[in-house]
Amino acid sequence: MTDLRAGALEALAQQTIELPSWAFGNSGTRFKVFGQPGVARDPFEKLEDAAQVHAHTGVAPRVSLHIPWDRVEDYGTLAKHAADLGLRLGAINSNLFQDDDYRLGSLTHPDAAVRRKAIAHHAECVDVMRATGSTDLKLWLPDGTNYAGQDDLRARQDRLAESLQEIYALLDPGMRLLVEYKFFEPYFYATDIPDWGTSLLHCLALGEQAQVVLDTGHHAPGTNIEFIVMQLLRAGRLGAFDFNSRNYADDDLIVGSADPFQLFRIMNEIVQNGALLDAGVNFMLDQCHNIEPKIPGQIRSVMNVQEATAKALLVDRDALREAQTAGDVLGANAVLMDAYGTDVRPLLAELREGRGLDADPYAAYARSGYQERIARERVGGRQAGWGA
Ligand SMILES: O=C[C@H](O)[C@H](O)[C@H](O)[C@H](O)CO
Ligand SMILES: [Zn+2]
Ligand SMILES: [Zn+2]
Repeated sequence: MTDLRAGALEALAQQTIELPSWAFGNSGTRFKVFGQPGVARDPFEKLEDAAQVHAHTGVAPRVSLHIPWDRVEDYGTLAKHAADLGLRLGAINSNLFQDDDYRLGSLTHPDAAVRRKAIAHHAECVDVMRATGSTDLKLWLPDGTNYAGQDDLRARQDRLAESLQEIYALLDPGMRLLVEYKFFEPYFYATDIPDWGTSLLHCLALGEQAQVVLDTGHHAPGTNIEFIVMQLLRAGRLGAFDFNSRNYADDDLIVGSADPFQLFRIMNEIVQNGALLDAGVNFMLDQCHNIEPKIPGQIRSVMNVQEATAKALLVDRDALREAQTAGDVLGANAVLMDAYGTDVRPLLAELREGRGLDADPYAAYARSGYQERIARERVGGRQAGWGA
């Protein structure tokens, strides 16, 4: 156990989790987007809030941007602001889901002019990457249909493949195109990239710089997500996670809140396959804090990923392999459940104190007075949120 513990501390000290800029803006559902006091009003304030998460957890040094939600005059200035805050700008997310022209599709649209517009949006995103030093272009394709027969499913795939080729050609060496799948929403009959297989097929057709994004909220109920993690790692095409949790659909709740055991099983496959560090997997959050305060919500999320990772790192893999080889069904399961049942909070407290941080980032942030300060100071202007 001592070796596992030491090894876990070492790995946890190198783990990084990327925060989504949009988690610091207002969000909600089609029924209501709630405002909250002190919410960031622009990308600069979103970065200041993200810096609080990194200051208290020590493992969240990157922030993903979403274009146009985070569109600014000068991305160099924004990148400098991030650096001054001890952060780096991470993946650049395109947005194909808020434009009337994309009603019947964007990269799959029957009209070539509409496809060209959607491709041009990615050229803008690549320019942003050049200005921010980002290397990941993240594409979630919202395209789909609502009624059987509405469009030719195969023709849409062929148009998609062509459009993706044009976007792929925009990348500089060292850049990646991360292709995110989702089994439904905003369309409710067929989605053009509904599952990992479709995303993988397109990535394999594109080339080495194309990788799959696995959003933990994008699967049909009952899907064994850790199996998909293993298979994408086996194919060398797991580029990133969008971590969140859900009870029903794409709820974008705090990762690990709805199903902490699932998050553990996912991180167990990551550790088992040697993909936690330096394996090209970008561990990102993709969440919306509709009713809870945003910064504490992000801190709690980062802590949940750390806890699942710590438990996965404490799995006695020699004992596991031995039991698996011996066909000892319950013995093998028990090895995993022992790790899952381990209280890793003391280990994480040791990690944080060893880095000069408070043992409990959540409590430390609450004591910091930052939440009260931004509620007091950020008056006037328009709070950031979906669409701005
Ligand atoms: O469901 C949408 C996807 O998860 C995307 O990653 C999206 O860009 C993100 O959720 C922001 O809304
Ligand atoms: Zn996502
Ligand atoms: Zn989603």
